[in-house]
Amino acid sequence: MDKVKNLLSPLASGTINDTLKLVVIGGTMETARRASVSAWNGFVDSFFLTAHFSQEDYPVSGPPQLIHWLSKQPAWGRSREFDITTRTVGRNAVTQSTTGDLLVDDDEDDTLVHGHKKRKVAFEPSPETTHTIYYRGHWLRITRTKRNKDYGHASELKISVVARNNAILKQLVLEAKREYEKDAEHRVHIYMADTTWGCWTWAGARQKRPMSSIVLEPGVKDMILADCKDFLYSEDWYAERGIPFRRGYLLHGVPGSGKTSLIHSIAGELGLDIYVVSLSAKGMSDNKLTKLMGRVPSRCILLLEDLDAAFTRGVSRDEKSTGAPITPIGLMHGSKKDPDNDGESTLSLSGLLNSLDGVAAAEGRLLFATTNHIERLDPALSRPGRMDVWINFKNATKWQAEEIFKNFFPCKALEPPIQSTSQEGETAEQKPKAKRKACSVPILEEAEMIDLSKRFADAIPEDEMSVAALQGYLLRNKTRPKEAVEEVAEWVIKEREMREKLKKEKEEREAKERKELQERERKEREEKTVKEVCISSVHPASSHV
Ligand SMILES: Nc1ncnc2c1ncn2[C@@H]1O[C@H](COP(=O)(O)OP(=O)(O)OP(=O)(O)O)[C@@H](O)[C@H]1O
Repeated sequence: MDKVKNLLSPLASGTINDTLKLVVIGGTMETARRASVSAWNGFVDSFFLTAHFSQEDYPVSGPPQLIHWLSKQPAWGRSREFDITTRTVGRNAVTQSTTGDLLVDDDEDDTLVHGHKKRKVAFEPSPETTHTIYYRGHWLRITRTKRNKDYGHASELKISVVARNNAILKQLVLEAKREYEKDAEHRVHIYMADTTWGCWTWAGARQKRPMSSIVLEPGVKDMILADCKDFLYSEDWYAERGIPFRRGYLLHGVPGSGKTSLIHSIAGELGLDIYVVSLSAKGMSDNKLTKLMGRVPSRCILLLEDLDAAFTRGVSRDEKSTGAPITPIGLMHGSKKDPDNDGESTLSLSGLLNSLDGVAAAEGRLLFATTNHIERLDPALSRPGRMDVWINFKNATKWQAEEIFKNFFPCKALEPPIQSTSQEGETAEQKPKAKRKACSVPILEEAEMIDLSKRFADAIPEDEMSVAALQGYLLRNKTRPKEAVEEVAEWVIKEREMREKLKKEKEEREAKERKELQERERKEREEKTVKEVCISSVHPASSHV
């Protein structure tokens, strides 16, 4: 009994009583505080209008437009929590001066620092934090959430405002869209298919490439550009005739002949964004592709790159398909699996065709598909209605070689091709001059240019070198136009030797692979025969059944 008393005695003492009281009072106060805070938040929230922008809306009014807009707001620069990125979100990114102040950097500085061109530093809203900025007489509360696969949603931007109606939010979205489009006057925005989410991810914006820098046989560029423009203006015409408002272009031919470059130029010329899909990407499936196609905005370029690679590597062809793609040796051995992606692309040809022109497919888009091997394509894929215009890209002609040379070196009289990209307020001469200064390229006289470009073209064999190869040679000689002409014949010989060597190596490799395959098949046949012999000797009657 004494022992129990001894145990309970400290509880009865005044110190413990006081401590307990303090704990109870403290706990009650904290609970009351939390309850009041949450009640206050609930009360305040009831006055807020809130708009949610999910990643799924990227192409239309989603975060890139808003983040681009936010990054330009002076109030945003004063925000106390932000992510810093060197990915340019717009031409006028918000940047930090040497004194630490945030400022808008409009400067296209070409100076190199440690071999790198100076990069703009952009300030973006930190995720999972609420930021407050003042906009047209209203306080906006802005929160960006991160992607969360577990909860099945991608990144999201939430904007709340105290207002009687949603006019202010509408105004903000329109302003952000306008600013973004203004930025797009100088750049082409690229979106990549995200096969994890089945949505489009903004992959950055590229400086527009002038059409004049693409050297194709006369008339080709004008034809394709006119066709694209005509299509974009013909919505009513298509609707009146009940024809799906879509147009497909198949650019096929040798590698490095300008297919991708032409598409980027057309996008710049027509002010369209590019949506790129790699059909053989890991995780690609019929459903994902259909979902992606349904989320393509109406006016854009949809680019399916290396269409043939999808057939031979990623796309599993269903029984109904009619084409006969060439299967690479390594994949012929009874397996449909792609060694590069563990066979995780489960896209079928019928899935691809349905997503291109099924009910969910977007109208008004220009579909561009590129391939180096047109003979591998399924006829169903390249038929008119899916691919309406076919353009064959060949190795460089002499005429192309001459034009590439002229485009490459500055000339006093000839107009420099980069002029058409000149930005606002920039005189026609400024930009080329800056570039000449940066790499000290001699300026050729007109007569000299004509003579050199002709001699250069004479040394280039017709339809043998790709334009990319010529560009590579000229790049190595970008400050030595005369030497480039004098040494070109020698380069052609070396290129031929190199190609001959690569071809021989490839043939040897293929012959070895073929031999290995034949050997494997012979062994399998032998094993099969042995097994059959064994079975028939164990169960002699089974062979007569
Ligand atoms: N016709 C051309 N006019 C101007 N530049 C060209 C042309 N063809 C190729 N080039 C240059 O060569 C490089 C590769 O071109 P591009 O990627 O457009 O070729 P491609 O045909 O799409 O090649 P691939 O089939 O291998 O994807 C680019 O840097 C581009 O500037």
